[in-house]
Amino acid sequence: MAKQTVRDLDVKGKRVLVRVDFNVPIKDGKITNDNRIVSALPTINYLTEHGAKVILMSHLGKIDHKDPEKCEAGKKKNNMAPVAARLQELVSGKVTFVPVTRGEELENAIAAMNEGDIVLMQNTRYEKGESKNDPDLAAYWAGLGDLFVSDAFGSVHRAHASTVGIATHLPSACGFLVQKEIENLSAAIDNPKRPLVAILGGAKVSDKIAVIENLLNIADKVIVGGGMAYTFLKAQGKEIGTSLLEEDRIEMAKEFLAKGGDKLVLPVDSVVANAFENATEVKTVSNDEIPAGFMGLDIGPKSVELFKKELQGAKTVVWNGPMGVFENPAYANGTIEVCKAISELPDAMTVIGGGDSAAAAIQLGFKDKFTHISTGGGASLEYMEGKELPGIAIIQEK
Ligand SMILES: Nc1ncnc2c1ncn2[C@@H]1O[C@H](COP(=O)(O)OP(=O)(O)O)[C@@H](O)[C@H]1O
Ligand SMILES: O=C(OP(=O)(O)O)[C@H](O)COP(=O)(O)O
Repeated sequence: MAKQTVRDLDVKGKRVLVRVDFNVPIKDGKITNDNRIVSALPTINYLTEHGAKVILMSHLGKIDHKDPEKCEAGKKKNNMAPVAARLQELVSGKVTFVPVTRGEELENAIAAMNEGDIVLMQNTRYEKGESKNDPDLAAYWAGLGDLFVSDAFGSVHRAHASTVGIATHLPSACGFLVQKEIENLSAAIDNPKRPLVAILGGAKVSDKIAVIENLLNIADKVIVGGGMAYTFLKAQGKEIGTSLLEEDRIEMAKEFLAKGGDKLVLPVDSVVANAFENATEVKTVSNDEIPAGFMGLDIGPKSVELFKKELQGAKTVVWNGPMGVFENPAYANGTIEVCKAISELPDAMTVIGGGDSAAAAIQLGFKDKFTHISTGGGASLEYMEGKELPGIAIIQEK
């Protein structure tokens, strides 16, 4: 990579703003998977060991700023405090959590920092201007530091104030995680060993569906499961009950079905339930017979067998997005079986991308069975699509 890295910066005594991706799964105030925090440690430790004052910034979840009630609820749910507590357990220096994103409390905390100290500020999405890359916000944040480091690989596909705007004001470099991700992903995707099989799932349909167009060009098979599959099933004219659907992506799905032909593989059955949580009825049905009022929450056993068959002989596998709502054991089977099948492939380069997919693989005990577990879902897909990643593009060249 021709971009500057942290090693190219003279960080001693400097206030270094580091954009990390600490968007980790949290349930009942507890972090259920800290992979993204652990993955940022090489950069954080390097900086503290070299005498930097490290100011960490990250988003957590999504916050709706259009509706005041939803905004307040989002802030409450996505408070960064548990992340700061976990970080403190993982580093030797002092971590100060500042529960705001601007103002005197933040500025004083930074002014009081010694070399090797760490400040983690509140969720960047508490600011309405973050996701819009508001120039005033970016300039304000940049004023809090001397240098900027981009190490939030999971968010480098977002052109936000904390990932891109801020970098326009300061000398900048990529962190070790971003470097490692690019090295590993390019090893998998540039001149891949064939057959190359891509498996997509998860819930961020509108975000990720477009990548299928490019995957149909570069992969030998594209398997679609998880929440993403139902937009395709709807595009085929099937009834999908109350399953996840992105209405405005149906036309795109139709195009991909026509373009993909046999290359595009869809699930044939689903585990369906009459509610997302606390369902009173759960059953396995063919995807031709999803009853009204039921939603597909996992791929069914026939789909598992089909996907396993399609995976046989694969030499490169790229997997992004769980096959079902794996957080609930009732809907975890598809994800477990697919994860297992990929991990058992002989001599295959296997890459998982995405916060939830990585969490699933780690939770299921498959951490060491993959060639690379990427901390970025959308980001790794966009990289593999050949798209420019704004959070890396903005970083200074060497
Ligand atoms: N059929 C489905 N219906 C609703 N949500 C689903 C379904 N299948 C998977 N999911 C959800 O998708 C989420 C992960 O999606 P996504 O964010 O796209 O993946 P990643 O974080 O790996 O990139 C998980 O929380 C999972 O519960
Ligand atoms: O979890 C993330 O992306 P991913 O689900 O694609 O892996 C990143 O933290 C980006 O979050 P966002 O999709 O809310 O911008």
